[in-house]
Formats: sequence, C-alpha cells, structure tokens
Amino acid sequence: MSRNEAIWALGAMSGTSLDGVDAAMVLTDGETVFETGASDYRSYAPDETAILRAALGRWPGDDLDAAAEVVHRVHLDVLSSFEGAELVGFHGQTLAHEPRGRGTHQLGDGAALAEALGLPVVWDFRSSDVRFGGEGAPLAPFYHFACARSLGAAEPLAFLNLGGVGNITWIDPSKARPEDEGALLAFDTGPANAPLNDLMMERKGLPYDENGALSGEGSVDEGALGRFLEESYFRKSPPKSLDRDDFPGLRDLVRDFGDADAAATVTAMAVAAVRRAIAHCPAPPSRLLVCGGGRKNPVMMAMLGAGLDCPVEPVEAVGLDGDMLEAQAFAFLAVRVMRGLPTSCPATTGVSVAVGGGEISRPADTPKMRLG
Ligand SMILES: Nc1ncnc2c1ncn2[C@@H]1O[C@H](COP(=O)(O)OP(=O)(O)OP(=O)(O)O)[C@@H](O)[C@H]1O
Ligand SMILES: CC(=O)N[C@H]1[C@@H]2OC[C@@H](O2)[C@@H](O)[C@@H]1O[C@H](C)C(=O)O
Repeated sequence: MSRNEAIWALGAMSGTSLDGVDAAMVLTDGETVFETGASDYRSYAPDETAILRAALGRWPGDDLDAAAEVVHRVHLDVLSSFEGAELVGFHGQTLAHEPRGRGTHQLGDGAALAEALGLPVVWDFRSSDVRFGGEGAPLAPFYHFACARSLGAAEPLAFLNLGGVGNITWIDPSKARPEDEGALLAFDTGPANAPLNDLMMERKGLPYDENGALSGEGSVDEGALGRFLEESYFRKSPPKSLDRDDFPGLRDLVRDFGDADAAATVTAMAVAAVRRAIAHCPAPPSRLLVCGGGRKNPVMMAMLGAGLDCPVEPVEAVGLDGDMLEAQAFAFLAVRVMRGLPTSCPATTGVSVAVGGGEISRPADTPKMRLG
C-alpha cells in the first residue's frame, strides 16, 4: 500500500506500572510506519492508581465498577484531545494474565469508548491469541519489526521494553514480513520496574527510584541475585510471558537489606533477567534499543551496558519516542486488525498459527472506513 492509502490511527496504552495512559498517533497501513504524530499522557491520580491496584488479579464477573470507571474516564479524557484520527487502538488495563489458566484480562469497554469518541475502536487484542494457544503477549513485536524496517537496519537487532515487566523483541530485518519464519523472537524477560517501584513505595513512600538515586548508593547482593536467577522462568525456552506480580518471592530475597542495597539488588535482578533473555536469542543482536521508563534510570542502563557486548541505547538514538512506542504499537496493530492482517505469530507468543487479535467496535453512525 502507498502512503496515500495509510490512515492516522490513535493508540492508547495503560501499562503494568499503573502510572497513567499513553496515547499516540501513527500514519500507517499496518505494514509500514509512514509517520508518527502527536502524543499525550495522562497520569492517574494517586487515588485512581489505588483503585486500579486493588483490582489487580480480578476477572470479568468480579466487581470492577470503580476501576472500569477510572479506565474509561481517563482514556476518554486523553483520547478526545486528539484531532484527525480515523481509528483507535485501545489496549485497556491488564488486571490479570494467566494464558495457560483463566486467560488474560484487560479492563476496558471498547464499544463504550467507540460511542463516546465517535470513532471505530479496536480492542481486546490479546484474547484470540490465547484462544489459539498463544501467550497473548507480547504484542508490540510486530510494531518493533516495522520500526526496524523503517530504520533500514541491516543486522539483527533487539528492542527491549523496560516497563513494569520487561519484554524483548529480536528482529532479523532482512525478512519481509513479521510472521515470516526467522523474522522475530519475542518474550517477556522478567520483572523490570514493578518490583523496584513496590520497594520504593514500601520503604520510602515514593512511586519509583527517580534516576536510580537510591539504587546508585547501594551494592548488589550476589547471593540474592543468584537465588532470583534460579527461578525456572529463566531456563524456559521462549515464547513466554508474565503477569505483573509473577515473582512473589523476589521481595523476600531483599527483605533484610538496607534500602539502598535492596534497591540496587532489585535493579540488578531486572538487568540479569534481560541478560538471560539475550542468551535465548537466535543470534547476538547488533544493538539493543531500549524503550519504556527503565531507560530513564541511569543505574539500570549502566548495569545493562556493563554486561553486554553490543551497544545499549535508548530508542531516541534512532529517532523513536521511548515513552510512546507501546501506544504507537496499538495504533499500528489496530490498522492491522482492520485489514485482517496477523498481529502475533508462533515466534512472538507461541500461538499455533499467525493470528489477528482484536474486536472492532463501531459507533452507530460511522461511515465505512477506507481500510474496513
Ligand atoms: N526518571 C526515571 N528514573 C527511574 N525510573 C524511571 C524514571 N522514569 C520512569 N521510570 C520507571 O519507569 C516506569 C514506567 O515505565 P513505563 O511507562 O514504560 O511502564 P508501563 O508502560 O506501565 O509498563 P509495561 O510496559 O510493563 O506495561 C516507572 O514506574 C518507573 O519505575
Ligand atoms: C499481559 C500484558 O498486558 N502484558 C504486557 C506487560 O507489560 C510489558 C510486558 O508485560 C508485555 O508482555 C505486555 O505489554 C506490551 C505492550 C506488549 O504486549 O508488547
């Protein structure tokens, strides 16, 4: 398809850090990213984060009215400030993720959002992947592939997202399509910022370790780090995915340490998990491009760089916006869903065949879209 046939799609992501909603525009046909556009962010107020936190682990059928109201209102607030979007990709808020158990649950009503915005909304991106035997996550890899191609990358490279949970996408940019054999390998690396945030809240009443100020003063306890790495998750072959709080024992490993040593050790755990992840990649990446909030933590980034043979850089090094990549990814994926293209494949989620995930809700009086 040509640029003339592409549309401006608006994506929204509310991540596992429970800090707010990212929203961003992409001009795309679902294969090529022609341009990225405006972006915005609305943080959750502390009482809203508390409501969402209390809803973690809950499933449809539980009483989720208060959390659903927060998700709907804050998304509507940020998304209605954009102009020019023809389509919305709405991830929602993951409350629970058990792909081999009860499924995966992203809170949010795309149909209600479509009516309120007067735009078609693609949502519930993960369920069909799980139904076809996949992990339902990560889903950003098809977007990472498009980014790598538009960068003109010649060698295999990897994107690393350091959000609440970490996820990595290894890419062979010589392949034409993301679902082609050998084009991608993607999976969750391990906990990233979530345990450090929880530690900061517990010990200091702060939401996160800003600029690694506390962890930078501490020393890593190698014994605790080694015990953390004994978790079977790190030996398991990808694809594999995680829920936010899938390592409940992590907290106990640092319980008796002083604040700074505990923070340094938890930071080192996130980094060691990435190193283990890179060992699973088909070939060493020529560079590691980092997105997500962890790239702003200089202690985490220094630890990461010290252990790897390739350059480790924030995605800004190649002109991308590391705060908005996931929101852009759901804009891009929404267009793929509208075009009937796959959004995941065996190498990204372990799904049995490449599948396109996502429900499409149109407001009652929308004209048919060009891509629909
Ligand atoms: N200046 C900073 N210094 C240290 N850490 C930071 C800084 N800025 C952001 N972070 C960390 O990044 C986190 C937010 O990252 P991000 O927005 O990528 O997470 P998310 O999208 O909610 O998670 P996920 O990708 O798992 O869904 C914060 O909670 C904090 O831990
Ligand atoms: C179930 C779920 O919401 N997973 C998130 C989470 O946050 C990071 C990591 O775990 C990743 O697997 C995924 O999000 C990104 C956007 C993804 O699907 O690519």
